Amino acid sequence: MQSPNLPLVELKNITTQFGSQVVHQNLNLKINRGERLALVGGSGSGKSVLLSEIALLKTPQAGSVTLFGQATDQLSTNHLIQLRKKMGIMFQQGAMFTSLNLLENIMLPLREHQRLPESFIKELAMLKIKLVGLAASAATKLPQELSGGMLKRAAVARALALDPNLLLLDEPTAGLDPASASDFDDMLLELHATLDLTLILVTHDLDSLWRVSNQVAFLGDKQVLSKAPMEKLTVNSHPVIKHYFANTRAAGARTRGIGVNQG
Ligand SMILES: Nc1ncnc2c1ncn2[C@@H]1O[C@H](COP(=O)(O)OP(=O)(O)OP(=O)(O)O)[C@@H](O)[C@H]1O
Repeated sequence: MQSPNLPLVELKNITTQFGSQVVHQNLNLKINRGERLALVGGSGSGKSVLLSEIALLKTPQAGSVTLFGQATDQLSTNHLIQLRKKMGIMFQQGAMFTSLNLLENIMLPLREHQRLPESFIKELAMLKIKLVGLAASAATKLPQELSGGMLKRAAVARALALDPNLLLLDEPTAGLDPASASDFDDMLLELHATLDLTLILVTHDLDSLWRVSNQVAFLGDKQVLSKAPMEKLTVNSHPVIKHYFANTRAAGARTRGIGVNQG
């Protein structure tokens, strides 16, 4: 059992490189249990790549990734599989099997990782569908028969299949209309509150930043330039951060008073 005082995720001196392109250099970040952390920064600053490294889908060229108090570079494959099961991941594309209906998509990881009777697995999968606010009738639909908003929720339901402690989301509200994006944000807050989750989300959506996150890690110059709540980050004088937030969309979200969840 991990000590409650240790960070849930600790990235130390991470260097990420593609050929001669250095994306992260000696990057450090700690994420505590229960945080709703957003990763932000300009296009190409390496947010999605960092999310993949936290998800153990990509290994950085240098540095260490410690998850749930365990340094991942020293772990056996079996231990890594156990750690991965504690993380739910929602990718930008949803990554659902198009030949399987929603229920079957959610049952798949349960079948793979849990030795449970089929009827119980089905019951658990239906519970996840309900948790993300989808009607039971969505269960028998193929991914391509779901609306954009439903598909995003479906992807979260699947990410929650194995009851993860950590939920990683890559631009979850991208492509949604403002009302659906706002409903999605509400769902995330509810899941966070009811399931004892830690959230890490990559987002460009300023409304989500104000509403969902309570900490924001700003990526720039190959590093985390600042980790702070939005109120503090948006008045940070670092030129890269200032430039990012000095646009009308940021100001719009601020003047609309979105940001009731900064606790
Ligand atoms: N598999 C890869 N091979 C080569 N280069 C890559 C690969 N994956 C990412 N990159 C490069 O690494 C950099 C960071 O990519 P990443 O997708 O993490 O950026 P991002 O901050 O999430 O950007 P955006 O906000 O535009 O989605 C980019 O320059 C990208 O082209």
